[in-house]
Amino acid sequence: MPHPSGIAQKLDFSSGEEEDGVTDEHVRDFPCSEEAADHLMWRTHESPFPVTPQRDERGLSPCQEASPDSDCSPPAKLYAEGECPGTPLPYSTWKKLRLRDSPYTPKSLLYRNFPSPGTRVPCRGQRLLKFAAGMGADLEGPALVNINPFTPETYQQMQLNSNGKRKAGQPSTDPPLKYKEREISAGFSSKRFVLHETNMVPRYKTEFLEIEKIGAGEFGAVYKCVKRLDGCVYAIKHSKKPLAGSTDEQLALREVYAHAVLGLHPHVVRYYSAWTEDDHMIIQNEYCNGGSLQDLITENMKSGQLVVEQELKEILLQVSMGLKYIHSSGLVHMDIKPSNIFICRKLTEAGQEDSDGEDEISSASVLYKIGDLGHVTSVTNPQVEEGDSRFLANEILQEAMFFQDYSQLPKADLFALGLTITVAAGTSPLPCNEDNWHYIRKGNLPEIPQPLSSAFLDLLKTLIHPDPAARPSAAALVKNPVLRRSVGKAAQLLKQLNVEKFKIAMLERELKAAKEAQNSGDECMALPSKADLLGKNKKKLVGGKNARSVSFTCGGYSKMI
Ligand SMILES: Nc1ncnc2c1ncn2[C@@H]1O[C@H](COP(=O)(O)OP(=O)(O)OP(=O)(O)O)[C@@H](O)[C@H]1O
Ligand SMILES: [Mg+2]
Repeated sequence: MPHPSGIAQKLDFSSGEEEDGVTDEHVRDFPCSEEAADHLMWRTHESPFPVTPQRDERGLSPCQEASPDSDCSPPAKLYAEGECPGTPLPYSTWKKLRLRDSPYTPKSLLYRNFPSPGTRVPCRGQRLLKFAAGMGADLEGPALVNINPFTPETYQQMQLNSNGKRKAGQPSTDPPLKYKEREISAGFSSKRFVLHETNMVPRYKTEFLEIEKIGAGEFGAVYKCVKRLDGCVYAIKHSKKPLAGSTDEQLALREVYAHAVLGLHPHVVRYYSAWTEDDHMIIQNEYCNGGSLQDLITENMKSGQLVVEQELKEILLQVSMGLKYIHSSGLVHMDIKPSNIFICRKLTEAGQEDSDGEDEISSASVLYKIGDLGHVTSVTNPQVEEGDSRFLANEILQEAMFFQDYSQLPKADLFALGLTITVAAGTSPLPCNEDNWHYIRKGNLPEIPQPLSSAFLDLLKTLIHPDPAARPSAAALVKNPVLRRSVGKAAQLLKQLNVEKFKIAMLERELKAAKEAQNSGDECMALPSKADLLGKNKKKLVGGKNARSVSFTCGGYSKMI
């Protein structure tokens, strides 16, 4: 049986090498043994490794702040056995790292390979960039690149401006933009070549240590892995089927495109990188240490527990924040359901991070995040791949909608979210079709086996309203007082806490001054010439008969001391 130290060694800076006969197969088996589990607690929720770093309140990781186009791998947090896993690596050690096979995000590759100023952006037929990393592709050939259909127009325009020398405001008459438009309207049809060309040297086994399988779905399997270089845990998603020509290819690309655009929100699972190996797509995402909401529901069912109303509201609020972000980017998720909502239990102390406004709840100890972006589509040019029928809004099946009014498309996510919360509240499994399915689509909530406040029930009902226009938008939902109540209470308590802290600080200052005055008074007793003066000071410092008025307005608080 491999020894834990063997595994620690595996995690050393040995990217690209199989060490000492400890194969990945051994390592994969290791956590399954009881002994190993006792030693290392290599389980989903008990990893000794630092989980994927959380963003700061602006949604940025330290590495993103440094370089937005880097691989997004966080700064190394490597540690020897027994050391604190969170200890940052000294800079000197960090500098010595051999950054071999340095991975590139699609975005960084795009920047690297974008034509230099003056070069014309390639026309149709030359559109795909050969990604070079580790595969010896012909980089001298025409620049080939996938066009992300989810990138905002302004962003595309910006790139053209910087690369094609067109100034802002100038009419978009040059071929590159037309080419882009054609590409985007072509949707996901002709991307096989780029997938083929991006098949790299096996990066998964080289760069990651697989710990365990954490999920599987329609698309493929998801593994919990430690990145050998940075020692952090990631969720790595492998497509099940070979990509070329299959619908999975489209889904995989959609997911990557969407992740690349929706990179920075505390309530959307974070994306780090994607690549292909053996014609299979691999996506490296933030690891959510609490599993999915579906996992929580399943556990609750087993133990006869229910998610209480307060928590249901929190889930609804946080997921609405994520949806608001997605929708404001002109995108729709199209597959909201419990197994696509992920749970991150914060490792930092609650309240450590500053928070303001609607994201105040982000200082909560549990974060709910939207993941699985495989069905994401754009509002303006929807290519709808229906999600799970149990959570599907009726209007998605009405084709007429897609030829008339796309503006209500985001409301399908709100419908699915309403049913997701209903399921989290303990309702029995939702129907896939037939009478019960239609009954719910008429605006009837399935039976919920716990008493919920009428305000909350009404809100859930409006979410599944048959008319999408009658459902609240995600932006409206995050402001809904039914959901904001708990946030309001937290804010109120925070203000009170600040007031009390302020009072303590004042008293401490006063005490210090009193002590100083007392000491200097004792000393000066021997100096009669100064006694009078000191007596005055002392009186002033300790208050004495001087009524001192302290007034402050922190949190609306004002008091005379
Ligand atoms: N980032 C992550 N952190 C933790 N667990 C994850 C993560 N991503 C996926 N999982 C687990 O893997 C499961 C499947 O992941 P995902 O939904 O992304 O794949 P899928 O194949 O598209 O699934 P489906 O077809 O069921 O929607 C999730 O339900 C969850 O249990
Ligand atoms: Mg899923």
